Amino acid sequence: MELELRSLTKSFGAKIVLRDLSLRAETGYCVGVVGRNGAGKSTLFNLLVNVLLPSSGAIVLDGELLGETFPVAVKRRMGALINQGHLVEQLTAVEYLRFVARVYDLPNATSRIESLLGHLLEEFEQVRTKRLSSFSTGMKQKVAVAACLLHRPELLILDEPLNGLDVFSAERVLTLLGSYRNQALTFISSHNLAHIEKVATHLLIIDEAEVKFWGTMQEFTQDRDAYLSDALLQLLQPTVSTHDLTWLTNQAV
Ligand SMILES: Nc1ncnc2c1ncn2[C@@H]1O[C@H](COP(=O)(O)OP(=O)(O)OP(=O)(O)O)[C@@H](O)[C@H]1O
Repeated sequence: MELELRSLTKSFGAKIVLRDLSLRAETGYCVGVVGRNGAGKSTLFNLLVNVLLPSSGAIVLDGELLGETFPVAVKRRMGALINQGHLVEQLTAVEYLRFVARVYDLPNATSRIESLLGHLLEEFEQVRTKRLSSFSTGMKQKVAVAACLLHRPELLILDEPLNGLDVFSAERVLTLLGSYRNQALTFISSHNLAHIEKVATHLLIIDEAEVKFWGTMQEFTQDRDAYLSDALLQLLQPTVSTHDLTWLTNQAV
């Protein structure tokens, strides 16, 4: 699969939230999308899954220009976790994934479901018969990740999939994504740069609606600080707050 973004721009009213984003990526790339809050990352993900329409520019998949409504055949090649995902919480994890399997016309998904849930949920056997409504935030998040992978998508779009996960769970998800990396083109965002460093082959840094860097992780780290977080801070220059907070920080005031 080859994905090309051509001068993708998105505005809300007069405000441009993503400007002139162009890139070409293919199967095997895991693109870590990073940038400060409000930079435009989720906007990009929403454009990639056809939830938002670009104001201008184009998305081209394997040479086919995707119009206003992506063809169903294209959507079937995608797996996406956007805005924390929405599960049907009256169902158990297995029932929910069976439902997802039916949506994708996957016969005999039982072994896939068992292995995904077994890998991601340490406590799978204990919660097998429990409804998702009784799951913790992190457990639900892992079920949502499993739902994205079940049909072996060729384009995997994960907006902050590690949110709410403890270090052990994050490790399980990252291991899974690392093993799957060569099968798909993945876009993943996270504010935890250690997660990005573990799984990404490429880096897309967005700041104030614009691309500040696009290239391989190696290209980014070359001649820069050894730590991705330090290198990112150097590139994006943090703004310093000048607000007086002594009422909060000084006991005597
Ligand atoms: N539906 C909308 N209407 C108007 N403005 C929007 C809308 N959605 C997003 N924005 C604006 O677009 C900008 C980019 O938002 P976006 O959610 O893409 O940022 P982000 O990089 O994902 O941030 P975060 O790291 O906080 O998740 C923000 O200024 C946001 O306020």
